[in-house]
Amino acid sequence: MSIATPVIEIRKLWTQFGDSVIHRDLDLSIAAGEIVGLVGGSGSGKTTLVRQILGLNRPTRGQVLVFGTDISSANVDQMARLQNRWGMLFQQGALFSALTVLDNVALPMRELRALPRRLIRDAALLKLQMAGIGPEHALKMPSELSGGMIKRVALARALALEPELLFLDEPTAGLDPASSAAFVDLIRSLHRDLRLTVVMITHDLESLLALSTKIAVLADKHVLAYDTPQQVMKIKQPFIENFFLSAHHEQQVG
Ligand SMILES: Nc1ncnc2c1ncn2[C@@H]1O[C@H](COP(=O)(O)OP(=O)(O)OP(=O)(O)O)[C@@H](O)[C@H]1O
Repeated sequence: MSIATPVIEIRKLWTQFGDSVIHRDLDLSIAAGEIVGLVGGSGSGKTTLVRQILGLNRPTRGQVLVFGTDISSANVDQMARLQNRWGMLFQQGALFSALTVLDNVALPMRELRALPRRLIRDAALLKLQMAGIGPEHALKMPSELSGGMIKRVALARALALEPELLFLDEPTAGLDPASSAAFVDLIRSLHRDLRLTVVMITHDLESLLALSTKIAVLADKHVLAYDTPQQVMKIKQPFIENFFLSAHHEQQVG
């Protein structure tokens, strides 16, 4: 893979469920190091698109390449290698309730069966530390944690295999403003330190503007705009104007 190869490249993608077309001729090319905010109305196909990038859903037509590998024709080995190169933070945190914090983070490493137990434990503690969770919480159960802490543990788990690509689904949903701001800071510093490429679905304007290097707007069944937040905010289109209304307002007021 050359330096110029996009981390994610989507070409002429179509998605159809029964008679309803969700994506039509959708193109998107994401370069290494970007933090891409994926926005669009409810039902515009953001989650479906991310699932297709992860190989969990198959598009009706078109191509999805991740690190230069075509997802739809990848064999089991290629898919396993790709899965080790990306991490996913699901909206609900999705921790295993019967496992401790430490075991939740250690699980992806144990599944690889390549590392000794002790090393896995130390590595999991390190990931937790990176996500702002001290060792005093390692043996707690998920039910003992606050919403913000669950997100951090889930993030530590997403980082367990040292991914180059991180997917975040509504990372700040359900967090109070202070926890949300702290989580945004955490993502920003991890992005800087680990040189991650990040794809984030979000409805939260504040974290979108604070984090995104590029915004991809999903509307009219395709990526209507893919540009810096400053450029996207200038576009005259009903969804975009409505979405950024409060940001424009704040700019005028402030
Ligand atoms: N497996 C499926 N079978 C049939 N329809 C589906 C399936 N998955 C998604 N859809 C439909 O496709 C459309 C896009 O759904 P998707 O969840 O990707 O949208 P979204 O942009 O993530 O929405 P939201 O912001 O509300 O989460 C919706 O109308 C949904 O009902």
